[in-house]
Amino acid sequence: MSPFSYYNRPFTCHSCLVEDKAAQSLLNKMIHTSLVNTTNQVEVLQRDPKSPLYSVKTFEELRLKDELLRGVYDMGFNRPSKIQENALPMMLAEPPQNLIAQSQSGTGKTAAFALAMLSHVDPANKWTQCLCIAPTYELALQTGKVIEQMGKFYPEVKLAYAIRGNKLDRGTKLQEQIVIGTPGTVLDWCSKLKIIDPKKISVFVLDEADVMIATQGHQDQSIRIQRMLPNECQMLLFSATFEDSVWKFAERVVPDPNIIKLKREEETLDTIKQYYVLCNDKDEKFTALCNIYGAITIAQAMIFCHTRRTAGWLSAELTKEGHVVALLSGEMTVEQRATIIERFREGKEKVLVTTNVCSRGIDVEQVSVVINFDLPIDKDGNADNETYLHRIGRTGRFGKRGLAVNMIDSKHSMNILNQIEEHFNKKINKLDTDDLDEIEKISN
Ligand SMILES: Nc1ncnc2c1ncn2[C@@H]1O[C@H](COP(=O)(O)OP(=O)(O)OP(=O)(O)O)[C@@H](O)[C@H]1O
Repeated sequence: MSPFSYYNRPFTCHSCLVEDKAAQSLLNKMIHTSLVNTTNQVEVLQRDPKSPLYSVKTFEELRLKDELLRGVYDMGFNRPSKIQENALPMMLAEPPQNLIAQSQSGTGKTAAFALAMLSHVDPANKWTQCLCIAPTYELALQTGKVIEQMGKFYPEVKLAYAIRGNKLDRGTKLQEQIVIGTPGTVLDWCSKLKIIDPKKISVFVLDEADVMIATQGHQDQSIRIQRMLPNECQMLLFSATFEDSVWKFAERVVPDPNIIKLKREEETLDTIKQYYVLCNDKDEKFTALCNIYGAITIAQAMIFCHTRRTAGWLSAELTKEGHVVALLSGEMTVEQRATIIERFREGKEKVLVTTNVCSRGIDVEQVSVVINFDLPIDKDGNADNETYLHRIGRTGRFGKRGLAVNMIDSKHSMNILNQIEEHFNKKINKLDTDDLDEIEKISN
């Protein structure tokens, strides 16, 4: 069965997509084939503020087993990521310490806890010692792959997947030292089926806590699993975001935690030149777009439309004009979307046409030109300022130059533009796209 079978279901409903945090998370995992660097500092809160704070700059300092160090280097890791610098010494400390860690997707959390679990295992003991739970079947498989890859030179350590479809008889004694799975199946294996003895678990990892709590029932199941574990078991919890609800949940699962947070960099509009173009309808918007393309050299652009239909129409029109266009569309599977984003990031396509729903949560930071073919609006039809900022804003690191062009085709969209100007207290200038000289100027 394809590991992505669940997500091979086409997305048909708008709100399902918006809600589907797990899909977004999986998409991010598939896209992040290398570390996401952040310049923000890590914030560390120690349970015992008097104990020295260790951080490492090399993997050697961690005194890992040779088999694991080889695994780490074989994955192409030269040095610990920002979050790993602090999290790894804490996770590998003796006596074990509990940890709650939050940082955005792609910063090295999975690799960190995979290494911690592999380090703690005693391969001579043929029973489950480390337990990791993830919100979905696909996310569990994805994390399992990292553990397998990192443990490549340590074949004595075995991994089992506690996921639907993996049926074991009641009373079977599992010999695999590491188990990764979804809360329901893990709970069954620990309690009803007695396949795992929870009292023998020494490391418990709860991954993607923010996604976990979005799923009905997972919160209770996770807590029930945690209650079965011995007090001295090391508890580790990871999350990409940290709303109040995640925090409350984390505190219930991880007693006496150390806390590591890596803030996401704030986006700003400071280095972006913003313009608007007045049009009568979507055909005129298309002409304006072509005029812009005719006048300035655009390395890569992202174009946002309100509906899937407009996005489809626009990408077809642009293709007719000879542009190499990628379309990110709502009916695509997560796998297809990841492939398209990956190709665009590699520069294989120069224009990406998308709806907001499709591209939510995805950063394609190298894009210097953003066209709002339709302005972002919320469900009540008001300006969606947050989405506007996310589409065109830049973090400090990518703060070079940016250009954003907003297409206005009605009183309503002019109104939205005014709301955006007011919200950010930034004037958006009018651009006459019939005047080639004027367009050329904006690219200087
Ligand atoms: N120390 C490192 N050096 C180089 N690459 C790394 C390092 N740690 C992790 N990576 C790579 O960076 C990418 C992101 O890492 P990882 O999946 O661990 O991040 P994450 O924070 O768990 O993100 P997500 O929540 O999306 O899974 C992966 O491709 C991983 O192989």
